[in-house]
This record gives sequence, structure tokens and C-alpha cells, in this order.
Amino acid sequence: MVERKESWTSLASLLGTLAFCQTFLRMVLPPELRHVSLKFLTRAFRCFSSYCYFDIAEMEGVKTNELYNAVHLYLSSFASTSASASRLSLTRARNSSVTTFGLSSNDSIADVFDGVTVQWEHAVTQRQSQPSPWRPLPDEKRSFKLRIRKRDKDLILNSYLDYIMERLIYTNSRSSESHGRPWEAVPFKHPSTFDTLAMDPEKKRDIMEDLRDFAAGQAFYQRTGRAWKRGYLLYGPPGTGKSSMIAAMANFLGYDIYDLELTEVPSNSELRKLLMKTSSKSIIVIEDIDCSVNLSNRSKAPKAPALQSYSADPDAPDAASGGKNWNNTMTLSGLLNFTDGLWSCCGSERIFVFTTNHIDKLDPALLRSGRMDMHICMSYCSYPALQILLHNYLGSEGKDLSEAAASELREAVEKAKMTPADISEVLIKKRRNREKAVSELLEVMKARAEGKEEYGGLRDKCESNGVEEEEQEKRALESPKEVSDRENDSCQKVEDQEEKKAN
Ligand SMILES: Nc1ncnc2c1ncn2[C@@H]1O[C@H](COP(=O)(O)OP(=O)(O)OP(=O)(O)O)[C@@H](O)[C@H]1O
Ligand SMILES: [Mg+2]
Repeated sequence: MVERKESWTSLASLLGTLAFCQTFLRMVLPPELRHVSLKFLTRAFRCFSSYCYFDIAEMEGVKTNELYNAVHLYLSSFASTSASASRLSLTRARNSSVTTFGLSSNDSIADVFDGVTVQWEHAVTQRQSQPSPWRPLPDEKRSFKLRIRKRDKDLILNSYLDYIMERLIYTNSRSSESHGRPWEAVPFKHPSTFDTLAMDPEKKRDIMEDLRDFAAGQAFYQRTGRAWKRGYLLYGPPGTGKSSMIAAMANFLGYDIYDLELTEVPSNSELRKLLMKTSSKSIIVIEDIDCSVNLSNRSKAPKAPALQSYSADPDAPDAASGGKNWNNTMTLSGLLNFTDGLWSCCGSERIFVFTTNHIDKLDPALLRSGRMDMHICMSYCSYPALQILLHNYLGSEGKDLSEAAASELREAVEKAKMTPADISEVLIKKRRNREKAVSELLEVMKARAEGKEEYGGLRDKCESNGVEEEEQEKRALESPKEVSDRENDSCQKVEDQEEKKAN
């Protein structure tokens, strides 16, 4: 108690001395020396202080500092419940029910990590000059100042910052764009990993090796003059694990995910801007690429109208483009440039992943060799994949099953053509009783194989889309005419079936 009292007394006297020195210097020194001597005094004070300080600026030159964004997001996640924050900024998009909290300029907030208290301050000042006329920086200069005790430096600089920098998932929307933020982020917590992913183990190993080679391949990409990026096309029926595979990839590599919503991108130039705002070590995802937007073939892409008819107002109707403003269009060629063109290399170490349920509906330009480095078919559950699901849900890989039961399961799963999602549904319901779960699964699989099970809608959908892998790859090499002939044929078949039903 006495000791604490003494240390408060000495701190008070130190502060008193500093204040006295400041006043004295102001009175005695000429103005040009005042600034230098005050700076010196502050430094001297910091030497004796038990605290140290770190600045985390929003921009590093013209590049965004990812740590700043991570801190911003992290603080906003608990700012509203913190007793130490006195002033918070609030943001909310017009059609959104989510309010985002932020630290107001020059306000501070305390946080506790592993029993250690740290202090954050958000410093905002006006920018005095623009370093580059080509890429203007925000008018405000923003940074977070972190104050910690010197003795906690190791813990904070290692574990705490890692904790803050946990993976994020970003998405784009027009409302966030209008607030000057092309991407909105939330922490990414999907638990899917390659261990929990049910698929053929050899195929899984190949994908993991490919990802590992990619992440460690900086020197290779440099030497061969290739942009350090890789593309994966995941295709297959719904519920076969395409989205789970993306999450597993992100967790495996420790990358962020940018989930690109194409329907929210008004034009090719906006798409390019979004690309420029993605960070390295990230996975850029376009889910359901066949139904996101009506991507026309490059030859059919809308042409720019004559220069004189181009309106400076992006919302004005344009006669030359039939009332549509050409600037307001996203085309297939824009998307191909996004993944493949010169702009695709404005960052590095990035993975593009497209998913589709209908590979046969994709434009051949998207499938041509070299465009997407790997085409991965996610298909119905095989026996090795079923073993992984049994392990996930029941804690066994079927190894404790009798040989007869195992071979019954093997036969049933090959015949049933059920997706891992369908099988997971059965297992999750009965997971408390392993025997019951296995026997119910067998029953469902047999019923499915005989076409008795009530999965009508989904099954029809799977069967019509679940083309065999070889056949899908063959289709990838078809010319546009062959694709359209085949599609006309299948449309004709559906029409014939419907006519039959009606009669
Ligand atoms: N291969 C798999 N391994 C493990 N779980 C799976 C797998 N496939 C599906 N699941 C389970 O089914 C759920 C749905 O899977 P997911 O969303 O990954 O399928 P998808 O192929 O992306 O479907 P869609 O085409 O409809 O987007 C997952 O949350 C997971 O629980
Ligand atoms: Mg999906």
C-alpha cells in the first residue's frame, strides 16, 4: 500500500516537473527552439515511462495498411459494449439493419488480452499534401496508436496482433461502395478444413499439394515470368462441398476471402477497382458463376457508342446503346480481364475460385486451357468420402463395422448417388446413437438407389446436372456452336417431357 502511494507521488512529481519545464521553456526560449526542446523533453519523458507506443497508419505510401483495417474491424466488434469508450462513431447503410460502431477521432478505448491491458487511440488529422497526383489519398490522415507497458511488448507484438489479424471475409455491395468502402469485412470463422472435407483422398492430396506449391512458389513464378496467381473452377451438383472446399482452402493457407457478388458490380471499370482493393494472400471467389449475371460472349459484348453520343452522366440514357449506358455494363471480357489480364497482377499471391452447378452452361472462353488452372469436380459421395463423414459425425471411419456391414455400406453409397450434404443430414440427426445412424443411413441409401426416397426435386436437379467428370471435361472443349446445339437438344428433351406430362 505504502509502495503504491510512493509511486503515485513520484509520478505526480514527474508530471509536475515536466509541466514546469514546458512553461519555463516557453518563457525563456525563442519560438524556433521551443519545438525542438519540447520534442526532446517528450522523448526523455518516454525513456523514463514504463509505457511504449506504436503507430498503425491507414496508408503505407499509396498502399492500404492491412493491419489498420484489421484493428478497425476488431475494435468495432466490441466498442459498443466497452465501458472505456466514451464517444463512438456509428455507420449504417440505408437498407441494412446492421449498425457498425467505430472509435471517434482522437477518442480512446481500453482492451484486455491475456490479462494485459492495452490502450487504443484513433488519431485523425487533416492531410497537408498529396504525395501523388495520380492516386489521391484520403483527405484525412488516420492512424491507431497503441499504448502498452514495455514489459508486455513480446506478448502484444506476437500473440495479440496475430489475434487481431485473424482471417476476414469480404464482400462487395453498392451500398458499401457509396460509403467509399468497396469491400465490407467480417471475421471469417468457417470451421471447414481439408480434414473434415469428404472427398476422394487422392484428389484431396493433389489439391493440397497444388496449394502448398503455389504458396511457396514466389521464386518459381518470378523466374518463369508468370503472375503469382492461380485459378480453380469447382463444379458439381449442389451440396457436394464446393463452398466448404473454399473455406478449407482459406483455412489451409491462412488467406482472406473476397466473396465477389457480380450482381452488385455495375461495370467493368468498377470490377477493376474492386480488384485493385484486394490484398495479397487472398482467395477471390465468384460463386455460381453461371447464374450471377448474364455474361455475354466477348463477341456479343456491348460496343461503346460513338464518342459524341457518350453522355458524361453515367445515369443518363444513351440512344446509341438502346437506352442502356454502355459504361454501366459488366461483360465476360471484363471478367476475363479481371482474372487474367494485366490488372489481375496488381497484387500477388492471389487465388481465383469460380463455382458452378452447371459447367455445361459456362462460356467456353472461361474454360479454355490456362484460364482456370485446375478444374475440380465435386461429386456424389463415394465410399472413401463416406468414411470421412462417418468419422466427422460419429467418431469412427466405419473401421469398427463388421466386414459385411462395411461392404453393404460401400455398395449402397455407390448406388445411391447421394451428396455429402444429404448424407450429413441423416448422420447429424442420429449422431447420438452410432448403430442407429448407420442403419438409418443404409435404409435411406437403399431407398434412394431404388428411387423410393422423397428427395424428388433435389435429385432430379442433381441428375440433370451431375454429368460424369469425363463428359464434363469433354464439354469444356466444345466450340460455342457445339454447346448451343447440345443445349438446344437438352431443352427440346425437357419440352418433350413436359408435353408428355401435360397429355
Ligand atoms: N464434401 C463435403 N465434405 C463435408 N461436408 C460436406 C461436403 N459437401 C457438403 N457438405 C455439407 O453440406 C453442407 C453444404 O455444402 P456446401 O455449401 O459446401 O455445398 P456446395 O457444393 O457449395 O452447394 P451449392 O452448389 O448449393 O452452393 C456443408 O455445410 C457441409 O456440412
Ligand atoms: Mg456453395
